Formats: sequence, structure tokens, C-alpha cells
Amino acid sequence: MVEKKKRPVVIGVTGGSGSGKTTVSRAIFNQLLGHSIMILQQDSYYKDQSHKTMAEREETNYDHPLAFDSDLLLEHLNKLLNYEAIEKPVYDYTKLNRSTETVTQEPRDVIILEGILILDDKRLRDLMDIKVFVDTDDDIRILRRIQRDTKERGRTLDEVIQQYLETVRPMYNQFVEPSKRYADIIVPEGGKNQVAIDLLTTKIQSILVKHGNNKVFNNIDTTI
Ligand SMILES: Nc1ncnc2c1ncn2[C@@H]1O[C@H](COP(=O)(O)OP(=O)(O)O)[C@@H](O)[C@H]1O
Ligand SMILES: O=c1ccn([C@@H]2O[C@H](COP(=O)(O)O)[C@@H](O)[C@H]2O)c(=O)[nH]1
Repeated sequence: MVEKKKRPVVIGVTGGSGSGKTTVSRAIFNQLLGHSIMILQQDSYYKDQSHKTMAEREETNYDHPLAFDSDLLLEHLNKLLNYEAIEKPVYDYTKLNRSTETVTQEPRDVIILEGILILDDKRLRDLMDIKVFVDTDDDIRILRRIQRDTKERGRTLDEVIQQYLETVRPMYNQFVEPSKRYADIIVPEGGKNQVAIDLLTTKIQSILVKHGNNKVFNNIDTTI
């Protein structure tokens, strides 16, 4: 009998900033801990800005597709699909730049690709087995963003509001929300939607079997 070539399963999880993408991704990750699984965040692939001054970096539109090194992300996703390890870039929010460090990411059977603009890029979309859009009202998302950016990213309330009005909101309307049409599943209530998380994990397990990955692995590396 000819043995089927194994192929990892790719789940794309998108939605606006603060919608609950990370929470949903972690919920799926935790529910599939027995499998070989990883989360790849589009945020790690913000372009290198070493050639820019800090003032110029502050002017960058971080919600536009051109802010991301999508070619590198695509190259890395293709490598992971071939069961090759990647040197994942690390984004430093304090320097508004890619760090000089990289992190070795070993391939896994389940790849959760998470980010605001992953469904906007057809090349990435075409590699996904399941496309998920986490749908959360704008007012909730901005409130979450204010909390996160003032507590964890050292920004003032005025800065968060200004960035939201100048770039986050218009880019969400132009690129993120329209990408919802490509989603297989739209998840309201994000990571708290246990029914959606259960349905997704069951579907992932069935695709794993179809892709020739019917073993349950011990998850040695649980770094995200
Ligand atoms: N369903 C939910 N109910 C309440 N709080 C939530 C829910 N989902 C996410 N959060 C919280 O909202 C914040 C943003 O969620 P996160 O998953 O990081 O969003 P994203 O990755 O889309 O920016 C986090 O503090 C998280 O704990
Ligand atoms: O230097 C940066 C890089 C990114 N951002 C903002 O991050 C969000 C995307 O991350 P979420 O986890 O989905 O919130 C995006 O809206 C950027 O505006 C930033 O503020 N600064």
C-alpha cells in the first residue's frame, strides 16, 4: 500500500485588533494539547524598520497590509507545510522594530496562523484548511485595546485614541472587515464561545486523519 504523504493542517484565525484572536487560538491550542501544534502570529512578521528613525517608526501604519513582510511569512508557512523548521522573527513593540534575535520554530502537524490581515492575502488564504473570523463589536475592541496598550505597551490614552482614529479603524473597515467574506466560520464571543471551539477542534482532528496524521502526539514544546 502506498503511504499517504503527511501534511500539516493550517487554521487561519483573524478579526480586528482586540477581537479575541489570541484567546481563540490559545483555546484551540489547549484543547489539542495531545497533538503536535503551534501558533504562528502575523505580528511577528512586521517589516524590519532599522533604516527608520524612532519618529518615523511612530508614523508607520501598522494596520496596513504593507506593514507586514508577507513574502517572508508565506515562505515560512510553506517551509512548515514541508515539515521544515523556520527562524521566526521577533517583533519588539518597545523599539517598534524587528529584534535582531530569531526563534527556531520546529514544524508541527497543526499550524494556527493568527493575525489581523491573514485573510486579506490570497496566497496565505489558499494554504488554509479552515478560515475563522472572530467577530467582536468595535466598542468592545477599542476598550480592550485601550486597556492593553496603556497597561502593556506604555502608550497614553490620547495616543491610543489617535492611532485608533487615524489608522486602526479605517484599515479595519478597508481590509479586515471585508476579509470576513472569506471565512468558513464567524465566531462571536471569541474564546468564550465554547461551542465554536469544540466544533473547530473536532474538525481539525478529522482533517488531521485525512492528512495522514492520525496519531496523537505528546506535545513536548508548548511555546507559542
Ligand atoms: N470573549 C471574551 N470575553 C471577555 N474578554 C475577552 C474575550 N476574548 C478576549 N478577551 C480579552 O480581550 C483582550 C484582547 O483579546 P485577544 O485575544 O488578545 O485579542 P486579539 O488577539 O484579537 O487582539 C484580552 O485581554 C482578552 O483576555
Ligand atoms: O508597533 C506596533 C505594531 C502593531 N501595533 C498594533 O497591533 C495590532 C495588531 O495586533 P492585535 O494583537 O491584533 O491587536 C494592530 O492593530 C496594530 O495597530 C501597534 O500598535 N504597534
